[in-house]
Amino acid sequence: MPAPSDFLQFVDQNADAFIQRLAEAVAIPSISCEVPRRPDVVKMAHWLDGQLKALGVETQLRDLGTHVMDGVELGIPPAVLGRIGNDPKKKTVLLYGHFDVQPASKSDGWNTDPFTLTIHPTNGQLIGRGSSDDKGPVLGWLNVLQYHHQNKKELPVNLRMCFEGMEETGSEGLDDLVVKEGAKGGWFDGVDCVCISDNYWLNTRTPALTYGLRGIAYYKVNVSGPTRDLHSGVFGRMVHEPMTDLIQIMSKLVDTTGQILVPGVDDMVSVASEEEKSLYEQLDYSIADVEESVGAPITLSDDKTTVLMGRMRSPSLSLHGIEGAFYGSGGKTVIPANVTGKFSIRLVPPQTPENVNPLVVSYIESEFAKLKTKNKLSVEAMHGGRPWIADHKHWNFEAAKRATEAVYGRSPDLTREGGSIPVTLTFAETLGVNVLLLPMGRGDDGAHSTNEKLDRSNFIEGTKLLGTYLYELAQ
Ligand SMILES: C[C@H](N)C(=O)N[C@@H](Cc1c[nH]cn1)C(=O)O
Ligand SMILES: [Zn+2]
Ligand SMILES: [Zn+2]
Repeated sequence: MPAPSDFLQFVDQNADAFIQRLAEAVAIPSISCEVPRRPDVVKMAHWLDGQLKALGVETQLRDLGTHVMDGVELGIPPAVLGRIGNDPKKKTVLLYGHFDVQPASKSDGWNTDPFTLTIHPTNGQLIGRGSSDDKGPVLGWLNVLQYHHQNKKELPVNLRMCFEGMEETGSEGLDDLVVKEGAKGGWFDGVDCVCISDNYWLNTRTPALTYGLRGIAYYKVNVSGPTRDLHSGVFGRMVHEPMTDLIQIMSKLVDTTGQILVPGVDDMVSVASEEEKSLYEQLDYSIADVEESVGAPITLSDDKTTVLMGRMRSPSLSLHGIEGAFYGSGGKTVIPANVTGKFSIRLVPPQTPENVNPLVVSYIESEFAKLKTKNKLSVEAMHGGRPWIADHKHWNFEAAKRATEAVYGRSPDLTREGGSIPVTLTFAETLGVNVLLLPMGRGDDGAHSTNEKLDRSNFIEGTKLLGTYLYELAQ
């Protein structure tokens, strides 16, 4: 069923108001991985709940208990559940998104305040933390709801919603909620398919449907020795230095070609067949696209297929940072007493945090033993999530393909995403239904990076795409 033409007009006519609502959402710094920002994530849950209620959605805030972060016990922000429509003749679609964001501060290199949505004066880009990941897409659904509510139009499908505030910090507590609400009589009982808009096109021009995600296993490696920081002139070459030991360990995790050095991790993954390789060859992507997104000619290979396979079907290990290390300007001559290295591995089938964690922990312990240092080591597996792959020939994907052709006038790329959305596999397995990822933003949006943006056209045409997809599902 095509979307009503006045829906498309409504979206164009209300574009400025939609952007204003996005500015309100971006202004709440709902950073889930920073202890002092936790009240803002809760504030964001209430803001979203209020918006949904005002658009005629029945909602509930669900308590997800507590967890420990940085040694502090914190309340997990409530999940926002929504429900509208209960017509047995219609399909029931579950929408998922997240209202928490990654950290951001002007000092990281942002050109503007990350929590003030700034409209670029020439290209109209909507710049702000969460504009693309994932407040823009979540608000895309609100825009669709607003058309139906304001014009007293019935939705073409029944909707169930699940919005969380912990996606960027391992989706704590959400799996249990999905299992509980997926049972008979629960909030998600009767769901026919799931749609998640929380990733990005491959490039800056071709819309995409995504049928795979990498999983993640996140680690902390702590090395400690002296009881306090030391003067390097007084103690240098007298004691084992924790930072020296940690750097040795971190340098043995991955090489400069991207190969993971933890024995057994890369070997778990099968070699791609020629048929599979041809899927990547066909995608509208080039080395120039990567260079444009990252702003430098630094790809690991000059071959497009190799680079794409690195992101879509291979595991990767990235070093993220060292807590406790001196990082300020100037030349402080300190020997840090206690340092914690952080890294993560993106996982692909058949890897899971459960089968990779023991390999990582025992390798680090054995490499540390070889250093013959008197410092102390501890390795901690933090949050994790399993990889996911869906059937992209399913009617859910077919509906999204038709919607993309209707809105963008072209067929979408079929992609696997290199990032992770831990709850995706839980939805697929617990509810036993197909899950579709329908991205709104572009490959150069800078999610998790400085100057994150969402192009105005992606927000507006993306809203049309989400609405049109619901009508195509009703066919
Ligand atoms: C793809 C999604 N928008 C996303 O950014 N997911 C995060 C999830 C995560 C895991 N640990 C911290 N955040 C990601 O892939 O990094
Ligand atoms: Zn993210
Ligand atoms: Zn996201």
